[in-house]
Amino acid sequence: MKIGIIGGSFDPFHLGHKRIINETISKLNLDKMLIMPTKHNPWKDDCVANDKQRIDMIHLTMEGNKQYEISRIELDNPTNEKNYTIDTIKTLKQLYPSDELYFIMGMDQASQFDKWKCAQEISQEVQLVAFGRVGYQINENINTYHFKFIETKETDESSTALKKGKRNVVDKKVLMYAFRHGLYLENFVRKYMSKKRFDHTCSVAKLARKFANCNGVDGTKAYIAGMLHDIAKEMDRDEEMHLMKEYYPQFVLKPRPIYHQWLSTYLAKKDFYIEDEAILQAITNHTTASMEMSKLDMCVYCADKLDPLRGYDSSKQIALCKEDILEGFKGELVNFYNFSKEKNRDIDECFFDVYQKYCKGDCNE
Ligand SMILES: Nc1ncnc2c1ncn2[C@@H]1O[C@H](COP(=O)(O)OP(=O)(O)O)[C@@H](O)[C@H]1O
Repeated sequence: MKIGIIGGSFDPFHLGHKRIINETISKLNLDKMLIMPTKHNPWKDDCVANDKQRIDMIHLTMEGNKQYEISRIELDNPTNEKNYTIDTIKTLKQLYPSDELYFIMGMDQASQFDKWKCAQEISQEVQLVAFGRVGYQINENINTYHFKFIETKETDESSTALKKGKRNVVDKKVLMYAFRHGLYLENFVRKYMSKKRFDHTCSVAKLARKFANCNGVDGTKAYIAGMLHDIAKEMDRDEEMHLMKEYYPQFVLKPRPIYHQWLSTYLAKKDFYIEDEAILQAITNHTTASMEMSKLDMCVYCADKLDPLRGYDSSKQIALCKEDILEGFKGELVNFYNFSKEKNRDIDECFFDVYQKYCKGDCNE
């Protein structure tokens, strides 16, 4: 059998990977392609997605292709030492003693291949295959290590491009999966707001996750709601009014500064494919709160109010929220009430019902 192997961090697996895999299979007439997520790439920072998530994203992209298999050789390597390709190749040679092995990589790696551990030995054990990659020149390694160079239309999909907020480098199913698992959100949310608000957003998301984890609530959901809670806050005013009239006409008469709790929910669904009702509700309830606050809603509400980047000492309230989010939430309602009275600020009427229910009424759920 002719077997291809492609290793990578696949964080995430993108359309460039899919293209070079499909081209190799057809041009070299391969029977099978092993896609091998690496455990730890000595040249790269840590992965954002975990092993299962990276594999799920490979399957989502490669759906319909029957010739690929995931190889867990590197992931399951029990040592905590760095993985070197030569060791993996030796394992593969034992697993496939009488097959032809083709080891595939992009020119970014092939042009540095002389620095790999046991480069010469690798090139004798397997047939190396290289693909051109935008921004990387072909060099003498191609001849020295007997690479098969596959002529192709070079495209510049990369994991880095995705992390810079470019959406179309991955399959849409991967993007949906990633956002719904809270992956790479920072890279995209950044584009919706100023630097100051972005820093606040990240800080809220992490604090909300902490509150959630301490209170037996899903931390990933809290993180996602935190990351998306303010995405509509800097929306153009005309667009904001247009969307309010179209989707939330019942709230158009509410004060303008609270529109974003509904419009961020709208964008979370439209731009980030969030469908989880609990997450959407936490975004909707983050500014004014509501009569039906879940614990998740409370985590996001309190994290937003207590974000240390707001510049006052909120450490006591933060400690209370970690211990008991309901008590922390009640405390925040009281603080908001006292603060607004003190500053003679208008309080939206809906607040009083919430205040009454949670702070004056008998509310111990
Ligand atoms: N657009 C592309 N063109 C050619 N080769 C690519 C492309 N994207 C990735 N590769 C190759 O796929 C392998 C795995 O890449 P990986 O490290 O997971 O992704 P990336 O390099 O995009 O961060 C590497 O050998 C890399 O050179």
